[in-house]
Amino acid sequence: MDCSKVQEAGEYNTKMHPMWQGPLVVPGGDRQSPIDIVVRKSVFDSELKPLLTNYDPRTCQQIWNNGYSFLVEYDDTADKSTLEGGPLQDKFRLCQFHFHWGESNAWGSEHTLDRRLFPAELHLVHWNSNKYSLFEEAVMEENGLAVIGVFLKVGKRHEGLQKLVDALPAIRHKGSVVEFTKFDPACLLPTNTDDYWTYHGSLTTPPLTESVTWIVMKQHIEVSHDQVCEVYEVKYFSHGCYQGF
Ligand SMILES: NS(=O)(=O)/N=C1/NCCS1
Ligand SMILES: [Zn+2]
Repeated sequence: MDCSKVQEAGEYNTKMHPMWQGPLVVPGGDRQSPIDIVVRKSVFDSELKPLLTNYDPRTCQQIWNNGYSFLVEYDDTADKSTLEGGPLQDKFRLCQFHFHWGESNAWGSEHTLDRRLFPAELHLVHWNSNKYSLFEEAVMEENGLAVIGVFLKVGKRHEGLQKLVDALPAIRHKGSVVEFTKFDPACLLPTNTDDYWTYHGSLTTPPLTESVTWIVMKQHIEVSHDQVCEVYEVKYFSHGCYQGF
């Protein structure tokens, strides 16, 4: 098991994100994400434990397009789909997962690995249910959230992902939502979840709060070119209007 702590995020980052039309400097942020994970600077920490995920597919509720990405939401009114272990002292409840991707396979991930971009990145978002009662409360606290990041590469077809890919045409435009049930997000984790990098950072999209313990998997998952193309068809704008450049 190779669990490494990475260097703390820089003093502050500028965020160039097409959705926000230009740089967004978060003043005073001393743990802004995403970061470039400099592998040679990561430090092995024998105190880190294996991750323990316990996801119940029956808590899966819906999939929708929020204009930044598409996300799959889970019933987080009880400790039914949880994450603990790893760098975490508490139990964290899964509330949603989503992806970040680009317009080509050349880029898309938020974190980079020695400056290397991946075509896409999966984020599984959890909140600290030992300390807080709601996501909205936890999101404001420095130990409130835990997000698992998984890099995606284009290669062989991901059988588990196909159920989600098949649902995408129904949420192609911003604001669309459909029922989506019985999906076990554990199928999106790499086979080896013992090797990861972890650091204290922030959300990479609003509210950008510095409340996240990041757990970035060393092992990526593979999805097929056809599956990625279906993701590229998901649009950031509402039906009928196009924000051309
Ligand atoms: N991409 S991210 O997971 O760091 N950002 C989020 N913003 C609101 C819920 S998750
Ligand atoms: Zn994200």
